[in-house]
Amino acid sequence: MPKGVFQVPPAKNEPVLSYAPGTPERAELKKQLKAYRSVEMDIPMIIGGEEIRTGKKVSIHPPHEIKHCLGHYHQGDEAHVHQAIDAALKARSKWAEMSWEHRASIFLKAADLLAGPYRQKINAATMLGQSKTAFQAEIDSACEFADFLRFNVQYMTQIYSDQPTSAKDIWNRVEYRPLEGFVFALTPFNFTSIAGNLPSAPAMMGNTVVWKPSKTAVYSAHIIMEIFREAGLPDGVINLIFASGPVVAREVFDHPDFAGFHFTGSTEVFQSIWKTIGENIHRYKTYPRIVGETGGKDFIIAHKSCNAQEVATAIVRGAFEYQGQKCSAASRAYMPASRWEEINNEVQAQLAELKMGPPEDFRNFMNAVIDEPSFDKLESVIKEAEQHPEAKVIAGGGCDKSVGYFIEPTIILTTNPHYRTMEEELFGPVLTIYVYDDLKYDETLDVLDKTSIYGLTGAVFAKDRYIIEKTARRLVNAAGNFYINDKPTGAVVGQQPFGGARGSGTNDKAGSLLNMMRWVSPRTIKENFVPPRDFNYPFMAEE
Ligand SMILES: NC(=O)c1ccc[n+]([C@@H]2O[C@H](COP(=O)([O-])OP(=O)(O)OC[C@H]3O[C@@H](n4cnc5c(N)ncnc54)[C@H](O)[C@@H]3O)[C@@H](O)[C@H]2O)c1
Ligand SMILES: N[C@@H](CCC=O)C(=O)O
Repeated sequence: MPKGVFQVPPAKNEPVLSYAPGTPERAELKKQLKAYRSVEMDIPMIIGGEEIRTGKKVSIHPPHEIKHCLGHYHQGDEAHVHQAIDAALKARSKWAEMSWEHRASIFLKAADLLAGPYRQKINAATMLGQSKTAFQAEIDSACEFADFLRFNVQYMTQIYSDQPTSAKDIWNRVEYRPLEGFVFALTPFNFTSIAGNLPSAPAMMGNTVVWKPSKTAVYSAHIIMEIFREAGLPDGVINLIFASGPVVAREVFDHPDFAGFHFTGSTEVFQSIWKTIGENIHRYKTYPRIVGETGGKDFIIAHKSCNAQEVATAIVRGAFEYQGQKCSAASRAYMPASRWEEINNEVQAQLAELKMGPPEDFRNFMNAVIDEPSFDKLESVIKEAEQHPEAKVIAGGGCDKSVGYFIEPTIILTTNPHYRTMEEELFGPVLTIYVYDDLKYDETLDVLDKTSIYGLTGAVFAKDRYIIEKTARRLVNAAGNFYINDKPTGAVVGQQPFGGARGSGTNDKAGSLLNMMRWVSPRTIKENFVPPRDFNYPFMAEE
């Protein structure tokens, strides 16, 4: 077979399209939204390349228009989980032996399909199924997903190129083998790019995967799988199943060939799964890799030297874009007393202009939250704050689920920096603000650092460079992604590798070389060109 030391095309970030009135992308997206609304999609599981229809149909509704039906998916059970594990194990050796450049080609092609002919399909599916605006869908499902695929190919080649040195007469080599078994990818509802990245990153490194998406993101998961298949991904490499989380978990974590877990979702689910894996550790043939990016209680702290308008804009975008359902969303903020009135006036002015409604109306900045349990939880937290002596709702507070799960962008002002909503992740458009005495900046940093179990994202707004330096140093473990004079959301693959520590996860940084390293098990090979033929060493010789 002809060989070469191939170089992959250098990865570049996919340009974000504007969708401004009159642009071709806007017209194309509107057409696709109409097309998806006019049919009911029938969505099968994909196991070993086969479409599996169980007849147990679960209907899919846009969170912003619950009466409309987008289609249904076929629910599986334990038997389908086994079938998916078997299919992954069957496909494993052929896929692991395929030359890396062919694996790379498949995923580079998937990125080009995504950025080209599938762009408006994946965006429209994300807008309708997960209630995202056109812009939020574009930066996630089209651009970030294509970036994950292209940059990961580059990281794969960097990993393979990392080779040891060799002494005289010796050649040392390291092979980066896929894990010995199958990988399980369990993905969240909120980012289509994450749903696509979690199964594809281990697959790119030669692993085969069982993938269970969130039940509230099946509509876009189906398109992701269509793209992988269109790109030429062989049968059985990624197996898409729809069954309840606990059912899938029971079967997967009991299996002796379970070799890796790629998770993004809540801290609670991750911690319970980690325990299960620990309890079952004696069952596995190899120590499983566990990678999990989880919750956050992300902060903005403004210093008295800040620019009020910049802080206000970061608050509105950072807390309320995608209804606050980003793990990175600003959900607690610390404002200096001397600047609070000015910042608050600017926030209120921006909120007065902000529109909420269905994503098909492009004037809307916000859409609906994902489902009824999320809506009910957020509503009860807001109601509690309205009654609580330490809290005051100073913006929004309205909740209405008659048409869709709409929650107004809500701000709670608290006198207690440890008030419930300063500590708990709510995952919705609710921001809590604590106003501190300007003279107590240092104490406020301490409180901020010790308030929540998380360590995902955070931002400081200040002009004073001594303050910026001190804040970055004092909050060194409070965030895995730290922003200076910018909102704490919107990390870009290849530019701001993303992930947090403490309760926020294993911090393996999605879309980075660190993450890709977790999906290989290196084998070191030493070859001796001149092997010794005598057991004696020179020091043993007679003087
Ligand atoms: N740190 C990050 O990079 C990052 C990114 C996106 C989302 N998140 C976090 O994800 C959460 C929101 O997403 P979500 O609501 O989809 O999370 P989730 O934890 O409810 O669900 C994640 C996945 O786990 C499955 N699941 C739920 N309960 C399970 C159980 N008991 N056993 C097995 N599987 C189970 C779900 O079906 C879904 O596929 C937030 O906490 C957010 O902060 C983190
Ligand atoms: N990477 C995204 C958040 C992903 C979590 O939901 C951001 O930086 O905003």
